[in-house]
Amino acid sequence: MQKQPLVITTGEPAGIGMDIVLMLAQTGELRALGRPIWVLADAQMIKQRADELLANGSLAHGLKWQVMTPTLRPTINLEDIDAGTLNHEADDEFVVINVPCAAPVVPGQIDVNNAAMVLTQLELAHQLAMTKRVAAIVTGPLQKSALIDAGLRLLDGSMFSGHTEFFMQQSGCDKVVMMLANPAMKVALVTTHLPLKDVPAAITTENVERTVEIVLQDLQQKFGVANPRILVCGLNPHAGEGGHLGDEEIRVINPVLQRFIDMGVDISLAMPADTLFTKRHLAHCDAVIAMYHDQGLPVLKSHGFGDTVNLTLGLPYIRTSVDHGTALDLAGHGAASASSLYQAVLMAHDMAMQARPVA
Ligand SMILES: NC(=O)c1ccc[n+]([C@@H]2O[C@H](COP(=O)([O-])OP(=O)(O)OC[C@H]3O[C@@H](n4cnc5c(N)ncnc54)[C@H](O)[C@@H]3O)[C@@H](O)[C@H]2O)c1
Ligand SMILES: N[C@H](C(=O)O)[C@H](O)COP(=O)(O)O
Repeated sequence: MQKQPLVITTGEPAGIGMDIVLMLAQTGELRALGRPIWVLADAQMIKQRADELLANGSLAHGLKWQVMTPTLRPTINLEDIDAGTLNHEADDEFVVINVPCAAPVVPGQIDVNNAAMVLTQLELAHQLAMTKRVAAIVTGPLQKSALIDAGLRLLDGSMFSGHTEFFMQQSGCDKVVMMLANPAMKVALVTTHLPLKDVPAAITTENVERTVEIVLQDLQQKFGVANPRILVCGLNPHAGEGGHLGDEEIRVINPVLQRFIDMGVDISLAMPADTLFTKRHLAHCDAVIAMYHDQGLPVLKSHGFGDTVNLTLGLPYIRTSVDHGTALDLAGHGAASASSLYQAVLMAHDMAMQARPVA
């Protein structure tokens, strides 16, 4: 039986999303997975980007792909895609599902007129995953500011803040967890794309509790760790210094963690974040839970930017992503590494092979 497709969104068309898909396809690693790869991109623009990369020597040879052009407006017609897959030929590197841009694309230059096309990629990917037409979503980088400047919003009307929040709301989940993983460590976050000033108010009993539950469940189900060992960062310097440097640890974080400890979960109380990320501790843990984005991610990325995968835990489908942004400075030059995309694709593929239901 043929394996289900993986869908890759190329994200911001002025960024490196299309470059890294093309460069990864050239290595043959996409075809080696033995499953159809569906790439969401503007069909003309990806051809143009491939020609640019061929011209500057970044692609050694031309690549062959099929194009499907489903109806996307006023609503997405998934049946067009079902019919289109019949044309897929065995020697194609991938299938491009055409999501047209509204304006011409200049590599490195954001045009907010193309922001809606980026959002359409996410909507389409979500619908393909929810209807089980694909085994997993792998996302390329988007420019959050472009969607925000274009006035595009999440389902609940709030500002577009990232893929994580988008897929959470589209799926009707009340909470998901952003985790980034590389060979050195796995770091999950209690809060995601929030201004620093809003973080303390978001460190609530429910948020910490749900984060721990989701991390525990997905370490077991998606990573096969039977009894995970989890270390948790405090919010404040030195985990609050006994309440003298902030009291969220005493009021909120530790009471939640103590309840998990009492249930037999192998989890720490809040630890000082500055020394948690040391070899001695990391050697004996399966994941770290950090309270906010720039508490955990700089440490993780300093250990493996380019080899890290961003994944969303708690969704009803598999979603992995690159660890980097749009790198506008590199778009069209062939200087971007496709390594994180490769890791994200591999992780999605491996999780899909486990074929364990995630909801
Ligand atoms: N998955 C995502 O959609 C995602 C992830 C992170 C950032 N972003 C967004 O990307 C935009 C730009 O963010 P930023 O400038 O902070 O980060 P960035 O990752 O785009 O760039 C940071 C630095 O890393 C380099 N870099 C990035 N990817 C690279 C690659 N594949 N190979 C080689 N070098 C690479 C860039 O050239 C730059 O010097 C922002 O809008 C941000 O929100 C999106
Ligand atoms: N926080 C992510 C990172 O630093 O890599 C990035 O902004 C992407 O997040 P989403 O997957 O939610 O777009």
